[in-house]
Amino acid sequence: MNFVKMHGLGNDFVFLDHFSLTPQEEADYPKLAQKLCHRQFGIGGDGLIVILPSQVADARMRIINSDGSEPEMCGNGIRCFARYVYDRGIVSRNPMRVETLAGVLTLGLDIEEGQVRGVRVDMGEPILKADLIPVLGVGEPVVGQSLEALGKTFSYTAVSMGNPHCVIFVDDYSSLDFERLGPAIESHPLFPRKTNVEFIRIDSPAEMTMKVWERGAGPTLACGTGACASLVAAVLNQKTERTATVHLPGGDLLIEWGPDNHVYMTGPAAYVFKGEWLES
Ligand SMILES: N[C@@H](CCC[C@H](N)C(=O)O)C(=O)O
Repeated sequence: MNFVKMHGLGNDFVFLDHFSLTPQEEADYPKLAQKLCHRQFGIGGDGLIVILPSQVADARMRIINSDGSEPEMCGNGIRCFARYVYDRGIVSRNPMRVETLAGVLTLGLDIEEGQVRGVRVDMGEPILKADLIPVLGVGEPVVGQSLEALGKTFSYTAVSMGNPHCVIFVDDYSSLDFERLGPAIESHPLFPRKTNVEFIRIDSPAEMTMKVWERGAGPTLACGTGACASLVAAVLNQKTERTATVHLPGGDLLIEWGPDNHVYMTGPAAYVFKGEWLES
C-alpha cells in the first residue's frame, strides 16, 4: 500500500488514496489508522487522511485520529489535502471545494511558480449553540463558564468548528499541568462527544500563543480548527481583534473572523516523504 506523509505545522498525517485500499482495509479505517499512525510500530502520525471522490464537491476528505476515532474536520489536514489533490491533478480547480463530515469547505491555494506556497481555508461559521457543539454548559454562547478538573476550577469557552473545542485562557504556562489536564478535560462529562482542549495565552490584541491537547490524538504541534475556535473565543471574551496570528508549537497560523461570520485560516502544507506500507 503506497502512502504519502504530510504535515501542517508539525501536525502530521498519513495520506492514502482510497483506490489503493482493499475493501477490507476500507471497512476498517479505525484499525488502519491506529496501525499506520503508531510512532514506533507504524509510519507515525496524528491522523490518517483518506482521499475519496465526492458527489457534491471536488473531492472528499475523511480523517481518522491516531486512536481510531473519526472527527468531523481537521484544519491542518485539509490544507495538506488540498495540496495533495492539486499536485496530483486529482483536482485542478482553484479555489476547490472539499466535502468533510462538517460540510463542504472552500479552499484557495496560493501558487507561485507552480508550487503551492500556502492554503487559505474558508472554515465556515463557528457553531456556538450548546447542543450543537455539543456541551452541557449553561448559557448561549457558552462563554466564561466554570469547569472543574483535577480539583481546580477553570473558566472555559466552548466553540465548534465542526468539531468541539474547549478554550481556556491562561496567564502563563509555567503552572499548567498540561499532561494531566489535557486528558481530564478531553473526557470531561460536560462534553458528550469529548473535546479538543486549547490553553491560550493572549500576547496582544493581534497575537496569541496556543498549547493544544487534541481529542483522539493527545498533544500535537498544531491544530487548525483549534486555532479558529480560539480566535472566536478570544473575540467573544473581548481579548483580541477579529484577526490574529496564533503561535503554535509547530509555527504560526493567521486566523480571521470575517464580517460574513465565516472564519478563515491561512497556513502552510508540507510533504515529508512517500513510501510503501509492508504488512508484517
Ligand atoms: N488537528 C486537527 C484536528 C483533528 C481532529 C481532532 N483531533 C478532533 O477529534 O476533533 C486540526 O488541525 O484541526
